[in-house]
Order: sequence, then C-alpha cells, then structure tokens
Amino acid sequence: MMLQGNWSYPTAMKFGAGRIKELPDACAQAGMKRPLLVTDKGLADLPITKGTLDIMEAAGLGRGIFAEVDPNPSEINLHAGVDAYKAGGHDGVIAFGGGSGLDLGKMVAFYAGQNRPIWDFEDIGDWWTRADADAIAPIIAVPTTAGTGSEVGRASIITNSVTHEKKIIFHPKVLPSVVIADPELTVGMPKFITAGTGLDAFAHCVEAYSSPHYHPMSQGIALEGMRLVIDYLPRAYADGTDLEARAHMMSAAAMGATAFQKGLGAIHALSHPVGAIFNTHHGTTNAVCMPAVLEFNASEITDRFDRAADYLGINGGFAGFQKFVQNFNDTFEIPRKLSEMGVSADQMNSLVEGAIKDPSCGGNPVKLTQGNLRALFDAVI
Ligand SMILES: NC(=O)c1ccc[n+]([C@@H]2O[C@H](COP(=O)([O-])OP(=O)(O)OC[C@H]3O[C@@H](n4cnc5c(N)ncnc54)[C@H](O)[C@@H]3O)[C@@H](O)[C@H]2O)c1
Ligand SMILES: [Fe+2]
Repeated sequence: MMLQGNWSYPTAMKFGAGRIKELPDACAQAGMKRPLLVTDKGLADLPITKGTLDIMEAAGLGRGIFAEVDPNPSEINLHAGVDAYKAGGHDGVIAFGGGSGLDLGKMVAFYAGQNRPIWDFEDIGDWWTRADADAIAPIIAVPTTAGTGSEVGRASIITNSVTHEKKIIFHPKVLPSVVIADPELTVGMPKFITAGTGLDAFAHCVEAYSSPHYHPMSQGIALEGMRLVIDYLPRAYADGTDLEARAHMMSAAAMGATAFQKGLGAIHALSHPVGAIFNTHHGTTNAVCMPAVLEFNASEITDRFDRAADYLGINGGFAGFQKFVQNFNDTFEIPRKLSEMGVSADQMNSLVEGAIKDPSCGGNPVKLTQGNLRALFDAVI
C-alpha cells in the first residue's frame, strides 16, 4: 500500500517516504530563502541531518545549522539559538528532530522577534496575546521520531533551568506552516527511543480519549491513533526498517497531538516534573505512569474504555485494556517503576508542586490534588 499524501489537518503536511527531498519546495511555500536548521546534538552528525543540509545547499538555501539543543531543552538553548539565528541573518527555521529539536526550533522562530522574558508567554489564559505576532518567523517542521507530534502543535515545552520546571509556551503562530513527515528519517532511531516515543503518542491518545472535555472529533482521532500504535509499534520495534510500520507510527504521532486539543491528564502532569528534575526520557516516563493513572481514573473512564476495547479488538473491556497496557509496556522492556530510571522519592515535594501546577491537570477526569498526586508518585516511583 502507498502511504503518501498532502494533508492540511491541522496544517499542511507532505507525508510519505522520501519526501525530505521536497524541502526546497517547502521553504518556498513558507517564504524562506536562508533558513536555519535547528536540531539536537545527537542528530547533528547523523547521515539524515547531513543529507538534509545537502538538499538545502543544492537548492541555494545555505547549510545554516544550530545543534546546541539538549534533551528536555531549556531557555539556555533557546537564547543560544536566537543568537545564532540573528547572527546568521536567517529568515525562517527548519525545526528538525524529535520533540526536543522540534520544540526548540519552533521557539527560536517565535522568540527571535520578542522583547519580553520567554516565561511571559506561558500557556496561561491569554498571555500569548502579549507577543508581537508579526515578528514570528516562518517554521517548517521535520520530525525524526514518531511520538511527540510537536510538528502539528502550537506549543513548545521548555525546561526552566533555574526552577527545574517544564513550561508550555504557546502561540497560534508557533504551528509550523509546513510539515515534512518522511518515515525514512525515523529508521535509524535506537530501539528504546522507538518504544519511548511511540508510547508517548499512545499516551497522548489515551489521555485525550480520557479527558472529560467535549470534542468528538478529537475523540475519534484519539481512538484510531491508539489502534495504529497497537498495530504498528511492535512491528517498528522489531524491525526498524519496516517503512510501513514507521509511516503508520508517524501518523499516530501527529494524530495524538491533534487529539490532545481535548486535553492531557495525570500521566503528563506526573511526567513533566519528573523530566524537568531527573532529565528522563519523556515518552518512557509516561509509559511507566500509565497503568497507575488508568487505575486511578477508573471510576470516570470505564464506560468509554469498554467501547474502545471493543474497537481495538481487546477482550474484557476496560479491565482487559488495563492488562493489555501492562503487557504492551513489558513487550518494549519499559521499566515497571521510575526508580529504575534514576528517579527518587527524595524530591517528592518538588515533584508534587510541579505536577499540581502543570496545565495537564485540567484535562484529567478525576480531580487532582496534592494528596492524590503524592499517592500516584508513590505508586509509580
Ligand atoms: N510540543 C509538544 O507538544 C510535546 C509533546 C510531547 C513531548 N514534548 C517534548 O519533546 C521532548 C521529547 O522528544 P522525543 O521523545 O522525540 O525525544 P528527543 O527529541 O529528546 O530525542 C531523543 C533522542 O533520540 C535521538 N534521535 C531523534 N531522532 C533520531 C533518529 N531518527 N535517529 C537516531 N536518533 C534519533 C536524539 O538525538 C535524542 O538523543 C521532550 O522535551 C518533551 O517535553 C513536546
Ligand atoms: Fe507527551
């Protein structure tokens, strides 16, 4: 089957194997003549990045690159990126990478023309209206993992390096104007990143589907997104070169992020402070937290997961889905506890404080309090 298409849901996506070669068209579409490719340190030397710079250079777009992006990127990375953007006289950003490269690239384009502290644009109320929207540079997103869906999102997650908090920075114009979703770029992902990122997409779908907010379109997307992860993540994990599986995972990632317009929940509320304090991989952290959160939310989500289990071909309704999730994690050698990833309860107060302030709390079907968050951390650490 030919997995290829031109989509605009929720933004223009050039989807399909080999389509990275259309990057010059994407730059023309976005109005860029001198783009800066922003990516993380790990990707900087890989052939997919060099190949992309070659495509840019051959089209007369230069080979501008900024690669000083850490996992769970911080405002330090952002300020360095903005300096590189200004020094190079760039007119747009190619955000290239997993969530870290994508999020930071989007922020460089956003922040290069702003004068207020970055934290003034946190996703609180209408704070985004403080930004000078005309000064936001165009963004092309090129995902190289299949998980965060940041390529179709209007926000980035930036870690405050002083307070060790993950902050969501939001502006509608941070939505990339063009996405190149080329599954060939994801083929070289190490196994544990394939698993962790794929399970992040799964967490986005599960939390969106669990959220009590009314958004039937997101609900439908979340359900089909879960199906794609269940059917194709095991294949992508077993054989990284299985392009059909890689393509479906790339769709699932974009679908998860599209669906979470409906809201995220306790999985992400727990995972954000853990990532900010212990620098753990985001999707893997979510996967460890999922079984405990499903159990915690049981009273509010059983009916809807009974329906989901039917659709997904899982026997036993919600209880069957819970068992399935634990087995699914085991398939990918996801730890049962966060302590196996270096997380310790010594930082409990900071974890609870970070979680209760996280905007993801608002989408959880059971109200989150300091007390029940502490109990959830106890269960997952
Ligand atoms: N904006 C959003 O909506 C959103 C949603 C979820 C998560 N996030 C953020 O995204 C970040 C996590 O992103 P991620 O899970 O994609 O991981 P990542 O971007 O941190 O990448 C993980 C590792 O994989 C490597 N890598 C990436 N692509 C590769 C490839 N094709 N081949 C070989 N190696 C590759 C990277 O170099 C890095 O070492 C976190 O900061 C998280 O907070 C953002
Ligand atoms: Fe996530």
